[in-house]
This record gives sequence, structure tokens and C-alpha cells, in this order.
Amino acid sequence: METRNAILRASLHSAALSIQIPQNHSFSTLTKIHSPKWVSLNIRYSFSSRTLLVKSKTQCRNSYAKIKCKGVSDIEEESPKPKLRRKNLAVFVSGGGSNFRSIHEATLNGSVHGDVVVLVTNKQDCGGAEYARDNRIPVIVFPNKKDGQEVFSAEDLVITLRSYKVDFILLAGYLKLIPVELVRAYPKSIFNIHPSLLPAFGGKGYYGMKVHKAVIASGARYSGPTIHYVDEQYDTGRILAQRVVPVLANNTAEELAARVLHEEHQLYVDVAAALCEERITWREDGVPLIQSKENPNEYF
Ligand SMILES: Nc1nc2c(c(=O)[nH]1)N[C@@H](CN(C=O)c1ccc(C(=O)N[C@@H](CCC(=O)O)C(=O)O)cc1)CN2
Ligand SMILES: NCC(=O)N[C@@H]1O[C@H](COP(=O)([O-])[O-])[C@@H](O)[C@H]1O
Repeated sequence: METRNAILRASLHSAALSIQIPQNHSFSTLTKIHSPKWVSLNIRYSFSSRTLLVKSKTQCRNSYAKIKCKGVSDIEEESPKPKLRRKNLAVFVSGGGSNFRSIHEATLNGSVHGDVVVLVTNKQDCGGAEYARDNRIPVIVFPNKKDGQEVFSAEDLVITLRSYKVDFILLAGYLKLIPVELVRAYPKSIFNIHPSLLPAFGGKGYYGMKVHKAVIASGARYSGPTIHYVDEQYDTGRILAQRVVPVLANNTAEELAARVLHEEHQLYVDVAAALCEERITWREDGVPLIQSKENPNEYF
């Protein structure tokens, strides 16, 4: 097939390649110049609905090289990847919302293939709620009581989140217990970030600076954020991701909090990206794993 022969003019200095391919077909190349004489070339050649991949490592004599495919085995057919639907995210906060802002910014810059469609908070004047209003993200107050009377129930919250077609719920500094109705309505779809290496320093009473003070007082040499699935109790859901932050001998709780928070921001964006790209898988023993984006054969 004529497509199997591509005459290449490799200008090894600028790594510019020109390829003579029949008209009305598209192609893309990936080149790697190993040395003045050797170049690797992957040609992705698409026509109609088929994509062919020609891989070759070729010795270039002077500045021309003729790539010949030895047979069909040189050509792999790439089935077109189904275009992933953008996912809808609900974020829950109670405070400043720096994790929420990191996630929102990542949805805007393309790092996360999703959109924050609603913010939920128990404190309608907190920093996270203010940021949401400034960015035209709807804000829901939950729990919401007036004169001790519940005016917006857990069932109301489930119905409202369904109306926004929420795929994933991300807790980011939310300090209230998520009701069982919501946990059951969104199985394996609610996540929380906690500022210690769970299961250490977690559970009722462990939030905010209380966590970091307990870590410092314990003499622990390492801390760091944990992202876990949310179940019906505080901080007991399956661990999905962690980052390690050394605890320095002279660290105050505030200094440790700042370093852990910095790691949280990147970790939550990485996890949100994996969720929206459907790169979560479950090990046989029930441990959730994240598939590497760079190398799909690797999990962490
Ligand atoms: N069903 C769940 N709900 C929530 C979880 C969870 O894992 N399952 N995680 C928390 C977040 N969190 C730790 O990561 C956490 C938040 C708050 C508390 C706590 O002790 N809160 C106090 C009240 C604090 C306040 O109102 O200011 C309390 O319940 O007495 C512990 C852990 C979010 N929800
Ligand atoms: N147990 C829950 C808990 O302590 N969560 C912690 O609250 C902070 C919220 O900061 P943010 O509002 O700037 O994202 C974060 O450090 C988060 O890990």
C-alpha cells in the first residue's frame, strides 16, 4: 500500500520532518533523534475512521531516509479512543476554600476534564462561598436550619445534586458529617481530603489545626495529605491517594499546615483529573488504584 512507504526528508538539525502522504489524509509524527545517524519515527496516519501507527527506528544516511514497512506487522491499527464526557463536580467547603480554588482553576486550564457545577457549604459567608459567588458557581447551604428547624434536608440535597447531574462530590475542608442518605446516593463517588496520613490522626475531632498540632505533639517524622472515599463515618473510607511531607524537628503546627496544604492542592487536582478521565480501578482485595496517565501500565 503506498501509505506504507513514506519518503522522509529528516533535517536532523531542526528535527523538522516532511512526509509525502497521499492527499486528503491526515497524519501526525512523533520523532526522537537518538544521534546524528539514528531517528525514531512513529507516524500516526488517519483516514476515514481508521488510524494506523507506523513505528520505525531508522538510520539516516546524510539527511534523507526512506522508511519502508517490512510488512503488516509494522502497522498497528489504533482504535479511536471514545471521547470522554466532561464530568460534573460538586465541591463541599466550610472555610477558605484553597483546595476548591485549585480544583476550579484546574477545570478552567484544562488539567481537569470537568466542571465545578455547584458549591455546598455549611457557612454561607466563608471564603469558599465568596469565591464561588464571584465565579458564578451556585452555592447551596447545607445543613440549613432556621430557628432550629431544618429547612433543607439531606433528601433535598440529593435531589438538588441530581438536578445538577453531579458525577463526583469532593469534600475540601467541609467540617460536617455527610449524611448516610448522600453517601448511599453517590456510592464510590464522594471523596475527602484530610491533612494527615490516615488512618493516623483522623476521625471525630481531627480537623484543621487540631490535626497538625496532634502530629507535632506525637513526634511523628512524616505527615501529608490523604484523599479517601467517604463512607458513613469520619475518615474511615478506602484510601485513594497520599503524599508524604517530612515533619521538621523545629516545625510549628502552622508551618507544617502550610507545607501539607501546598501538597494537598496538587494532589487533589491529580485525583480529580484521574476521576474525570476514568482512570480509577479496583484491586482484587478492594484497594482503589489510580492508572498513570503517562504510562497506562502503571498504577499508584
Ligand atoms: N460521612 C462522612 N462525612 C465527612 C467525612 C467522612 O469521612 N465521612 N470527612 C469529613 C472531613 N473531616 C476530615 O477529613 C472531618 C471533619 C470534621 C470533623 C469533626 O470532628 N467535626 C466536628 C464539628 C466541627 C464543626 O462543626 O466546626 C464534629 O463532628 O464534632 C472530623 C473530621 C467531612 N465529613
Ligand atoms: N478533617 C478535615 C480537614 O481538616 N480538612 C482540611 O481543611 C483544610 C481546608 O483548607 P481549604 O479550605 O483552604 O481547602 C485542608 O487542609 C483540609 O485538608
